Amino acid sequence: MSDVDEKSDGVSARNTQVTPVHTPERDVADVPAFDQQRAEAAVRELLFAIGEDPDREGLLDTPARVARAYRELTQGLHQAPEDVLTTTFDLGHDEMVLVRDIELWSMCEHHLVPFTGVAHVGYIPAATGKITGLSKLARLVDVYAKRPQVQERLTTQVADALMDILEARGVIVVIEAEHLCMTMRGVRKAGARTITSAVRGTMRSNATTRAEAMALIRGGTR
Ligand SMILES: Nc1nc2c(ncn2[C@@H]2O[C@H](COP(=O)(O)OP(=O)(O)OP(=O)(O)O)[C@@H](O)[C@H]2O)c(=O)[nH]1
Ligand SMILES: [Zn+2]
Repeated sequence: MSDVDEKSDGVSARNTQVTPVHTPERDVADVPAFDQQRAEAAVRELLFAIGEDPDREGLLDTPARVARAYRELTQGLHQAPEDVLTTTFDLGHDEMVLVRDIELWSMCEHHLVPFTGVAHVGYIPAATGKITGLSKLARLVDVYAKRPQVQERLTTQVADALMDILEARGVIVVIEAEHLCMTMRGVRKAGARTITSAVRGTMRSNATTRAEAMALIRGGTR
């Protein structure tokens, strides 16, 4: 498993095009504000394109509704990890902290349909014992999930943010998700789950620590 994140360092979206997993993050300040009017116009246009009549009664409010929904589903574009990893404590606790089964809803950037599953996020705090609130780990997942994404990038972004901001000694992030673009269309394979992992620092270099984390993720304590 130690090389899983290495293997996933490039995603081929088209034969001729490689989308790097580590797409440079834009500074939140450089991301344009959500344009409700533009989004509504685009949804109205899409309705025309599929042969619908956006002026029929049932669809009158749909462009505005869909635009609002997309605003919510992409709000992570306007958040930086520093915005959520705000509360840190120096508890002197320098052993592993792991939150398992964090519910995850994201949106595949290829088809703009959801992928959903769970994220398991663990870290070994800095020697100083700098830790964050448990809910902040779930919030961090959302920052990166609520935007057009691929699962591999989501996984590495969460891991890298924890390493950088908490100065963690080690991090493990495992995401298990079902992609609706594989379920409701295309290849139509319901139930196929994609598992990605990113391991950093001592979690990568120390096989025993990594094995302990994996046992906890698999539910070894229950
Ligand atoms: N690696 C990776 N691939 C993804 C993710 N989400 C969706 N995909 C894949 O992205 C690929 C896009 O392939 P294309 O051939 O360009 O698109 P398509 O014709 O709609 O492909 P099909 O889904 O096979 O019908 C598909 O194979 C999807 O399964 C993701 O998070 N990670
Ligand atoms: Zn997709």
